[in-house]
Formats: sequence, structure tokens, C-alpha cells
Amino acid sequence: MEFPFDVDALFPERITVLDQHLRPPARRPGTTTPARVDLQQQIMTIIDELGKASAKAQNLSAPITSASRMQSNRHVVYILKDSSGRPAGKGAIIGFIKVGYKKLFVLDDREAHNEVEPLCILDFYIHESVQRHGHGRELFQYMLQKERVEPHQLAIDRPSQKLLKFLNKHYNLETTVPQVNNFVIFEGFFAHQHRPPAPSLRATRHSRAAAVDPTPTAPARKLPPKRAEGDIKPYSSSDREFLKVAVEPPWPLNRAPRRATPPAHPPPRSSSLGNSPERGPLRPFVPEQELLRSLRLCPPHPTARLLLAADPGGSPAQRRRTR
Ligand SMILES: CC(=O)SCCNC(=O)CCNC(=O)[C@H](O)C(C)(C)COP(=O)(O)OP(=O)(O)OC[C@H]1O[C@@H](n2cnc3c(N)ncnc32)[C@H](O)[C@@H]1OP(=O)(O)O
Repeated sequence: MEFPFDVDALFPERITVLDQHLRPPARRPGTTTPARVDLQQQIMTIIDELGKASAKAQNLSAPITSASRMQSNRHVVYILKDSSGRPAGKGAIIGFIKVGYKKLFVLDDREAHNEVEPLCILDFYIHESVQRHGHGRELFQYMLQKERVEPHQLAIDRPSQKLLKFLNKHYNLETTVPQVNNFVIFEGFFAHQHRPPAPSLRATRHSRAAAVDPTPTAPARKLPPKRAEGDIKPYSSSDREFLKVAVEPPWPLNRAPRRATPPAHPPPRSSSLGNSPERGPLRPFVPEQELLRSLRLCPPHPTARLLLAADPGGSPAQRRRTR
């Protein structure tokens, strides 16, 4: 994937790690340094384009990775570049993987709910022209070492068939523990749950392009106690949740408020907060409180008044309850 600017100078290392600050990595000595804002704009362009390409490859209706979503989440993206075109070309981007810690409620093999906070694979893409060349593995392996996690410790947000095959081939991950949410976890997940997240993602909130530390050690952290079934929320929020087509609420909650003039700007199709870009055809919802208020202010219909008057048995209290 090529860009009109010098990707090779922007990302001096083969793999660049970026967090929510999207800070441009330090440039090689001797290279000219454009204004910081320009560099950050280039990074945002790369992330937006990668997100779009990944969504297309997965047949998603909208990207789940974008610069704005990165800025509003504590996710980390690992970007793999190709500088083989150097010195003539400007380098190219091969792909990326996005990870982040998420609080999830997952079922173990006895179908008991467990509250956990594993590192999740949220998005992963290698350019079509170079898939099945080992780049995915290179990126994944780097991420595992940097985050100090083992493959069984990961939760995968709705993996594609290709990713399932990838995990099976490279990491022998095959047997899944059935879940009711969109996350896939593999056998061995619970055995490793006492291994805590590494400080790389949690504590270091800077753009990094550091060398891989080959010693995967991390201090132990106690997991929260198991919750009673009643406390458990029915699902854990996936990053892909906002892609689902929204279900229209029943009448009259689906009535749009009357507007004299159309809005000057349509609502954003997708925001960093994760509202669905698929909601175009749906009418905006009337807030429930507003609806109740307007119902209370409504004078009773004449027929209703007649019916109330003709009901000798109905006490005011009963009528209040019925109403
Ligand atoms: C949580 C999520 O992100 S889900 C979305 C995952 N991303 C996608 O599905 C996007 C499209 N696919 C891709 O971008 C890539 O194929 C990735 C990221 C899944 C893997 O990256 P690659 O560079 O192709 O992987 P790498 O070369 O290291 O390993 C190849 C192995 O991956 C699996 N794989 C990759 N592509 C395919 C494919 N088209 N069909 C079946 N298996 C595939 C196979 O196990 C393959 O081994 P094989 O060639 O011996 O059969």
C-alpha cells in the first residue's frame, strides 16, 4: 500500500507501534523533519487507509480502525512497512494489527461466567498482494513479544476464517471455548489468566518503535473474584458491535420529532464513540422521557373522557393505575 509521502522516512523501523497519541516516531538522523502536524496527518492518513482496506477485506460495512477511533480508545496499532523499494521509492505499508485490553465476561469450560481483562485482537490486515508470505506471522509474533502475552491468553474479536486458519497453523490454536459474545478464546485461556498484561500497552502510552524484548516476564496480578450470575451483563462489548444494523424500537418510540427544516449537516456516519454508520435509513429515536412528558401534556381524547365517565366501578386510583 503506497502513499504520496515518504512512508520509509516517517517510520524508520520495520514495525512501528502507535497508541492513542499517534506520535510520529523520531526520524533517522540526517532526514529532513517536516512540521509535527504534517507528520501526524500522514500517520492519520495511513491508519484511515489501512482501516478501510481491512474492512473491505473482511466485508465489513465500515472500518473498525480509523485515526479518530484510535485517538479515543486505548488501543495500540502495530504497523509493518516494506522498504524494499528504497532508495527509489517512498516505501510502502504491508499491514497492521490492532490490539487492546477489554473487560469481558467469558464462559469457561463449565459454562461459568468469568470477568477477565485479556489482550484482544481487534483488527488485523495484510495487504492482499503479500498475504501468505509470512508477514502476518512476523507482525503477530512481534506484537506477542512486545505485549508479553502468549497466544492462548488472547481473546479475538470475531475472527475471520483466514485468521482462524492463521492461528491454527502458526500457534496450534484450534479448540475454542464456546462463548455467547463475539469474542473467541481458545483452550488454555483460563490456565494463563493469572499472567497479567505487560506494562507495554498499559503503562507506556507513547508511540514506540523499540527493539523487541525477548524475555516475556510480567508481575502477577490477581483477577477479580467470580461474580454471581445475576451480576453478569449478558454480553461484552465488541469493537465490531457498532457495525450491527440497529433494531428499530416499537411505535411510538420510533417516531421522529418534527423538524421545520432539514438539518444543515447530516449526523456523522461513524464516530469515534462507535455509533453505527449503518443507521442512515432509521429515523432518529425520540428520547423516552421526552415522549412521556408530551403524553402527559396531551389533553385526554373526548372518547376517552366518555368511556371514563361511563365506568362506574373504576375508582380514581384504579384509573390512575390503568392509565
Ligand atoms: C480480529 C480480526 O482482525 S479478524 C480479521 C482478520 N483479517 C482478515 O481476515 C483480513 C484478510 N486477511 C489477512 O489480512 C491475512 O490473511 C491475515 C492477517 C489473516 C494473515 O496474514 P498473512 O500474511 O496472510 O499470514 P501468514 O503468511 O503469516 O500465514 C499464512 C497462513 O495464514 C492463513 N491464511 C492466510 N490467508 C489465507 C487464505 N486466503 N485462506 C486460508 N488461510 C489463509 C493460512 O493458515 C496460511 O497458511 P498456508 O498459506 O500454509 O495455508
